[in-house]
Amino acid sequence: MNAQLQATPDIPDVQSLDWSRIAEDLDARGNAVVPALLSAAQCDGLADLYPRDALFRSRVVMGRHGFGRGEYKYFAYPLPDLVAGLREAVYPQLVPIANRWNEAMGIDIRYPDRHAEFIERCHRAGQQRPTPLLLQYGADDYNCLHQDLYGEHVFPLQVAVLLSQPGRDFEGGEFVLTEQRPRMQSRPEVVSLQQGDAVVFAVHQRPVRGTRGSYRVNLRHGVSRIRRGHRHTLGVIFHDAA
Ligand SMILES: O=C(O)CCC(=O)C(=O)O
Ligand SMILES: [Fe+2]
Repeated sequence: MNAQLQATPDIPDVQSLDWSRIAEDLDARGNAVVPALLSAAQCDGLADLYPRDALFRSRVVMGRHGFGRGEYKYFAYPLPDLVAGLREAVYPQLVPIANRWNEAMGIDIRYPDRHAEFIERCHRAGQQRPTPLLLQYGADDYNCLHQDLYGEHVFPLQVAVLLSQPGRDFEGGEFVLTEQRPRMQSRPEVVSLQQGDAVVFAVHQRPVRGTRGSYRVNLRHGVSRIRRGHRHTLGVIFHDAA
């Protein structure tokens, strides 16, 4: 069987998720958990793709770049069906939130309804390399706080799916977000995930309503040290890379 088939390509019923609750959580905290977006079989199928180099355009060893410890690989086009399907199905649900956030932040960029149209915009600007990725961590690995910005065009929300089961496959390795508020200390948040859960979060900035209109907070995400075992993640970023 080829690798794509093994990744159980049935796309989850993304439209029937509770998008108003997700939007509320994103507005309140800059992140929202989507429980059980993928099945255990889908998670295992995706994690099993990691050694198949033909599916990827590049491999990054985080320690070589000061990004942390562990490694990740960016998928090549064409993406595996499940990854492509998730990217296309989730994007239109996030567009109204992204457009509303930009309006609140005084940014005049608006996003088209279909992901293919946004990708054309990226590609015309020279951002042509796919950004969905698989990450792989072992004991003592971690991912430094960062922002996945790859050029001028940025879709302001992204998704990560935990492919491993905490407690069974690994310990530690928590998904961490920080929010840097203007002239204030940063606010940390640990997002608790089970295998198959997704977290939707702000790539770079989000609006927070204050007494005199909205202000911008700057977000970063990362992963705390894996204490034991192995942890895999699927990252879905909606803009392509230069
Ligand atoms: O492994 C993780 O949970 C973090 C993944 C990540 O940095 C990303 O998807 O952009
Ligand atoms: Fe990231």
